[in-house]
Amino acid sequence: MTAATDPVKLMKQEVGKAAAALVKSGSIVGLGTGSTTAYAIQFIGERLKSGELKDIVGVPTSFQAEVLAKQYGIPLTTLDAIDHIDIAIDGADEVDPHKNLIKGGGAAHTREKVVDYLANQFIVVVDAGKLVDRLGSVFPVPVEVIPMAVTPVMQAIEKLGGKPELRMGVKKAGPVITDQGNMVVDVKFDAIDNPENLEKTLNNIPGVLENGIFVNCADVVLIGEVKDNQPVVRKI
Ligand SMILES: O=C(CO)[C@H](O)[C@H](O)COP(=O)(O)O
Repeated sequence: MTAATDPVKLMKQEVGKAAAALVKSGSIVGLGTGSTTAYAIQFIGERLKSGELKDIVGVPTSFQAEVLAKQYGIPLTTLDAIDHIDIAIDGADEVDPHKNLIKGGGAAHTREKVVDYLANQFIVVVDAGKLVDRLGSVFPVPVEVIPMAVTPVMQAIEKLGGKPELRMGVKKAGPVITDQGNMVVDVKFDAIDNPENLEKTLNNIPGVLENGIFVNCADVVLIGEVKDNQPVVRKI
């Protein structure tokens, strides 16, 4: 990856670097998905290459994370071969003041949820544009659905008051297919008053594999901001 010049990319780069600096030698590291985490993976790789960091293994949350980890020389493992994850670094599409999240903009939220919840420390990396007062204000809730159940799941979601939309591919005809071979329904709700309840309610619909609401999971949120034309990182 080349050095970023536009402000949002600069914020993502800075926050990715700050997260990568938290990884200690000997750690098992959950590697998230998305453009912000991509910078963290790059900087972890650079720290490994320089010898500053030693003996780490990564657990990728997606095909994208796996490819990037290989590109930057990070050895990989699977959940079958380990009994814990020390630290996970992952992005988010929305972050509320309680550090609850909406994830799944990259259709990877199912694997991300497995890895991020398993981690002893889960670090979220976002630019300031991801902060909201209430989840669902801007971003719809991504719901991964097995293909044969898409229609009944969308009908059930409408009964809950949500507006479901099947996510379509870009530069690919037809729907987005997840790394697990499923589809994603993006659901806009007028207001999400109780994210914990909505997370459970959505997952209770037969045919739903997982949704992108993450409650009580994030330990630290690193926020990239621009102050006096300089990218800075704030922590909550
Ligand atoms: O949840 C995700 C992928 O499923 C991403 O972490 C989320 O969409 C944020 O991505 P980006 O850092 O590119 O804004």
